Amino acid sequence: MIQAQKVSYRSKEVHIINDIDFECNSGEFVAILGPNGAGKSTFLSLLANELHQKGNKILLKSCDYNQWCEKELPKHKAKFSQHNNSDIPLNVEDVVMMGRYPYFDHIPSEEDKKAIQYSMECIDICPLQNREYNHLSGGEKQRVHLARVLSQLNNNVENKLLFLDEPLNNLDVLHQHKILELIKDFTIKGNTAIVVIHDLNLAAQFADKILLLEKGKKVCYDTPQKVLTQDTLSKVYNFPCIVTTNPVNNNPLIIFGK
Ligand SMILES: Nc1ncnc2c1ncn2[C@@H]1O[C@H](COP(=O)(O)OP(=O)(O)OP(=O)(O)O)[C@@H](O)[C@H]1O
Repeated sequence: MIQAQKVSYRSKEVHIINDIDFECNSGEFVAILGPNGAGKSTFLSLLANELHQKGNKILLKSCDYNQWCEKELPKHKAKFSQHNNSDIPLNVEDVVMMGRYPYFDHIPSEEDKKAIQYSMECIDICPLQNREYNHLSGGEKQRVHLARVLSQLNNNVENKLLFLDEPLNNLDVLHQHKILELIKDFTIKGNTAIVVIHDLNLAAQFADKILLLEKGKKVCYDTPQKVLTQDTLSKVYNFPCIVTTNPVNNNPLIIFGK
């Protein structure tokens, strides 16, 4: 699905990402973890082709990004960013409709209208659809943008790729789980999701694989059971923890504290 070799990123002589090899397959839910400043968002933006550095080799579905047709690419991959513009003088449904821009020139079709309706139902924002976006709470705005990226990928293309940078910010527990279940469902259908997340226990519960970064370098990339160990986590996060087994789902359960 995506293959990246020796990906690096430097800004004004500061090495932010150093020689990271990465690949993932269709149907996988990959979580990117690491402390603040580890390079998670930068690496995700590089993978999603939003940031570029000469020499990086990143293939999406075996093709270099510059081999992709510009109009076709947004139907195969979408990205949710943590820094969305919070001042958009539009109604909620108009913001969600932005996800359909790759599909129409002037007037949305019935299919576009159905696609946004379906995304708004999935994300639980139908009651907000005629509200002014600027008047929403932080968590509500976040969910509007999630509905927007979901509507972008509502098509018949197989093996789609969704990049999400901290999609759970500002969300309550119910919506955190709903969003993660939606993403899981998306991957079970053969698509791929690469998600930057801070909650290690949610990553343990939902991710198939975890990429752990520290200071712009890959620490490990493997299953949650192999990555989320007491030794690795207390070193990388520089804070003591214990890792036990979650009695509900048998996933690793991480408890930080002295
Ligand atoms: N354009 C830039 N110029 C200079 N430094 C940058 C630039 N972009 C990012 N950085 C630095 O690179 C490092 C990695 O940033 P990045 O946002 O990728 O980290 P992160 O792991 O996503 O962090 P967080 O968990 O805090 O969101 C940080 O120290 C950041 O200050």
